[in-house]
Amino acid sequence: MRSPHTAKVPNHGHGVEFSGRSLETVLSGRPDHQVIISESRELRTRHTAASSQLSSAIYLSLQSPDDRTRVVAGIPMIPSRALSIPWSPPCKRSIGIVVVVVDRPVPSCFIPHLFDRSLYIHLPLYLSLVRPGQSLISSSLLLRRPYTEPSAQMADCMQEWPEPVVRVQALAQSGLSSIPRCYVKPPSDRPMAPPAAASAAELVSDVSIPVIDLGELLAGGSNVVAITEAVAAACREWGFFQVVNHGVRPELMRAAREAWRGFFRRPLAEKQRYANSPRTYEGYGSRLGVQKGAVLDWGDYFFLHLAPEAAKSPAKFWPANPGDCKEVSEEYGREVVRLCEVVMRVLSVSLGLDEEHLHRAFGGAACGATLRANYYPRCPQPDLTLGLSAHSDPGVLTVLLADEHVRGLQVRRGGSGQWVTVQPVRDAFIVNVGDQIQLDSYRAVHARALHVRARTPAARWPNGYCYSRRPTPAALDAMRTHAWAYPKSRKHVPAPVHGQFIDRPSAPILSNSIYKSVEHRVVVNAKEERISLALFYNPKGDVPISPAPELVAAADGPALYPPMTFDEYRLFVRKKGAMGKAQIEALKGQASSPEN
Ligand SMILES: O=C(O)CCC(=O)C(=O)O
Ligand SMILES: [Fe+2]
Repeated sequence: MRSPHTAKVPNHGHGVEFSGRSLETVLSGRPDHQVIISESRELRTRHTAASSQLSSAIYLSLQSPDDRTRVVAGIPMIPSRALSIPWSPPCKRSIGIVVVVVDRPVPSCFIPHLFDRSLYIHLPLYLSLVRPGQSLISSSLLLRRPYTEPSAQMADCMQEWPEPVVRVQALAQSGLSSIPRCYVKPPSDRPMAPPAAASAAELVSDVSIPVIDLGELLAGGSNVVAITEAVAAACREWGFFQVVNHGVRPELMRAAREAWRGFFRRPLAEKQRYANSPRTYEGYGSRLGVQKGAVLDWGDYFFLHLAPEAAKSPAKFWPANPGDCKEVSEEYGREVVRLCEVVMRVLSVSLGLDEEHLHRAFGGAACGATLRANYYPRCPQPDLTLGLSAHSDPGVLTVLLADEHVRGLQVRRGGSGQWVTVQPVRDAFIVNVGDQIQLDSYRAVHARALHVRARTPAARWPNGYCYSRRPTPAALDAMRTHAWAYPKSRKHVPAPVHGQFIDRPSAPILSNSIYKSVEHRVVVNAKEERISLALFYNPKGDVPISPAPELVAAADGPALYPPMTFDEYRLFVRKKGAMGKAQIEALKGQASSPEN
């Protein structure tokens, strides 16, 4: 064992110098610890092998003289994604110094998302952002304050909108004949044919998402297998479907829609009382994402947390007018959540799992639900903008109550990239699969792949995983996504956590190619305003969702998949705003790396 105060600090290969003197400065408050910063072979290999989207990473270990409080962290940096660092339990009693080497600027507000929340609780964590070529300590880049307050860190950059908020409704009502530049989409993102221009004939001939009658399923009829297969097929082929006879009373649906229509008809000054901030998004909003200079959408919204009880938006966020808005929305929320649970059961069964499997995996009774009432005013130039840019929904499922008169939702159809306008059926809900289903299926399927492949003696791939000599493209994606520098020893495989997606290695698993969240967007029109209510059914916010430890252990290698909580993912999405499927793609290590 090395003596305290010494540090073995090789140049890590990207031009970053760590001088021994500087490290002693770092350690001056902790003479009983030593820092070893070393380049990991795996990371270097990975850096070479993977795409240029991966930036630098560093391996850091911190040891106490008795060798008991050893911390090892490898940090692959992809600035555009939220990461959790696998952190072995003993570190919770030790000091942490984490060095993040980046080769592009990363806003400091991003840093909290890099780390497992437990770090803030247990560690006085010091961070440094270093660009290649810069010296670590002498340039005083080390942040000397402990990172103990992630929420405050977050608040720094999520406190206010980056530009003064303009209500789209107010703009529309001002009678302008052309839309301000900040709403004009680049040509590639514009709707080709605004729905206002579409003739009735075109509407009828639209290919449409499947419509599924849940009546018999809810009544326990004999047609359950066929209904289950219809839902599964719709999820496979479209990621979207409509449901009728879904068990939610049509009167309640109409009351909820009218309550929110009523809210948006209130005077602007009254609505402004509920103006939201990017911190929680609760309240009256007019943009998604905090990117300064972003092209905005032609729509306003009202966002609320409905469930679980503990996360419910406090009374101050609820509109006082219309007087029944809160009561109706709450009842509506409860009913739609029940419907989500039914769909989850159907999806579980369609995968050969026990019917409560998905519900349990996403947090059971503690699953979350949020409501966004979307309001799209009339638009003088609907061909230049969108009511809601292309995006996929971050949660598990979305249940949308669309406007009964005005179309606007478009769904991206499979490989063709064609946008298909949804024709809402009366009293139906539009249901779509969210990113969590895709993410979990993604992790699950690759855990399975690992399980199988680990038995093949093979080339060593970054992080020490054994794959067959030619990893499949999907396996490569998985490695880029989840190539965590877990310590190699089994004992560092994270402890089991509640909410595992797969509960046994032999369980049938979701497949990446089966259920995918699908991109959708909203087009606006010159003649009519449009309203929709989107209920997002989400996993419990803090449950790390990852494959079962048994599965990882069975692979005879280190854990491949870091847990990521929904809260972490959602924050990431909230900061970016709608950006097609780039968020989820970023998690696969495939996207370009925009600021988070
Ligand atoms: O308004 C719509 O039709 C779709 C809304 C939507 O996609 C959303 O709120 O995420
Ligand atoms: Fe959506």
